[in-house]
Amino acid sequence: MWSYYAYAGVFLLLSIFVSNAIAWIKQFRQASRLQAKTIALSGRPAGASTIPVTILTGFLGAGKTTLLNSILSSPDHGYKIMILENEVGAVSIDHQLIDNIPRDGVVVMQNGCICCSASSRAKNDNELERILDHLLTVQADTLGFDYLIVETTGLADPGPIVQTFLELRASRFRLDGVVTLVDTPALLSTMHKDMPAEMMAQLMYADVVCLNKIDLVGSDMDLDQASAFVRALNPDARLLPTTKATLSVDNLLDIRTFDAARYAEQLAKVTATPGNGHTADVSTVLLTATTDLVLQPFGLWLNDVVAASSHENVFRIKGIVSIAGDNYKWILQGVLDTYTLAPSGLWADGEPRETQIVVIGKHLNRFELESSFLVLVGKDKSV
Ligand SMILES: Nc1nc2c(ncn2[C@@H]2O[C@H](COP(=O)(O)OP(=O)(O)OP(=O)(O)O)[C@@H](O)[C@H]2O)c(=O)[nH]1
Repeated sequence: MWSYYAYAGVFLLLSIFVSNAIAWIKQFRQASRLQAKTIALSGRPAGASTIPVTILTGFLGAGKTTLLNSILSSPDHGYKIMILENEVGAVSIDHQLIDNIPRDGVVVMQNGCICCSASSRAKNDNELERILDHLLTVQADTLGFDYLIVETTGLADPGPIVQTFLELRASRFRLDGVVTLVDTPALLSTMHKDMPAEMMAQLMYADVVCLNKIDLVGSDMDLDQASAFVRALNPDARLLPTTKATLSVDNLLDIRTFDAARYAEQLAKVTATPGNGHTADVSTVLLTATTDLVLQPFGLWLNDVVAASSHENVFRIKGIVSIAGDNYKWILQGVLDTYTLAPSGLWADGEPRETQIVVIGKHLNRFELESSFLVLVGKDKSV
């Protein structure tokens, strides 16, 4: 009898020991996993080596470059910012319009639309990913930048760009947020009809929507209508009304608003929105001249182009113009039927004085634009 109890006791002790041992092993494993995690995190502390990324988007002429200039001229933002620029068309004008930054702080992505490139992952042809790799391996160390702003074209769908950042493995980049610039008067005139699909996607993916050009908005009621429209598309975005994109950097950079789950929800909505994709029939005409232009006839030519734009649908004109007898570069900025031409910085010594004008629109009459420009610069052989 005694031996029966002894065996049962030993068995009980053994099973307590075994179950304790299993629990200890489990605890030990868990502890080492936790430790490994802690080591991995402390080996790469947030802030020191992760580079926050802001995607800056918005339709043609909404004010993206204006906002960039405002950020870069803000005295105490404290970041060394790298800018990745992408432009509609074969020529880059925007990077010449960005002030206050060393030239090697801007990378211009010219050979193709950033969002189309980013959506071509399956073809192993993601130009954006290649540039990001290059920035990290070559330029992060030599230039020491600690913030990246990706400025999309006005015709970009930001979705594939966001997706690229989400799918980067073991990257030092951290998507901070999507900031969308809005030309508020243009939004008011298109929101109930013909809103370009890209503008819609830019609003839907935004973490922050800057309702810009408030100086051109008629009344508070109009602003309320624009805000309500954006809210209906994107209830969680932060709305910031502004003029000339003069916003505090604290509202734009390192705001940690990007949320992958929310992005997935918005992606489903964008995909379900009819007409998703690039606005059809948008083209770009580049006009260049190496002879100086005479101010008055140039102004008359511009008036004609803008006057004809109602049926040709010119969205955007921008450029750098060399005016005869003047040492300043003249900057041409036109959005829909409003344009300005104003002197900016001086031409540098030895810099070729080349005029470059980009016209972006729907159903553009390329032949008429090019031939009237040739007449203006005195190159037309037929006159
Ligand atoms: N009246 C007014 N004009 C503005 C405002 N913000 C920007 N602009 C003007 O709008 C024009 C277009 O501004 P940009 O900053 O170049 O716009 P963008 O979004 O970079 O344009 P894209 O190069 O077409 O993508 C410029 O002439 C700006 O000076 C504003 O708040 N009010």
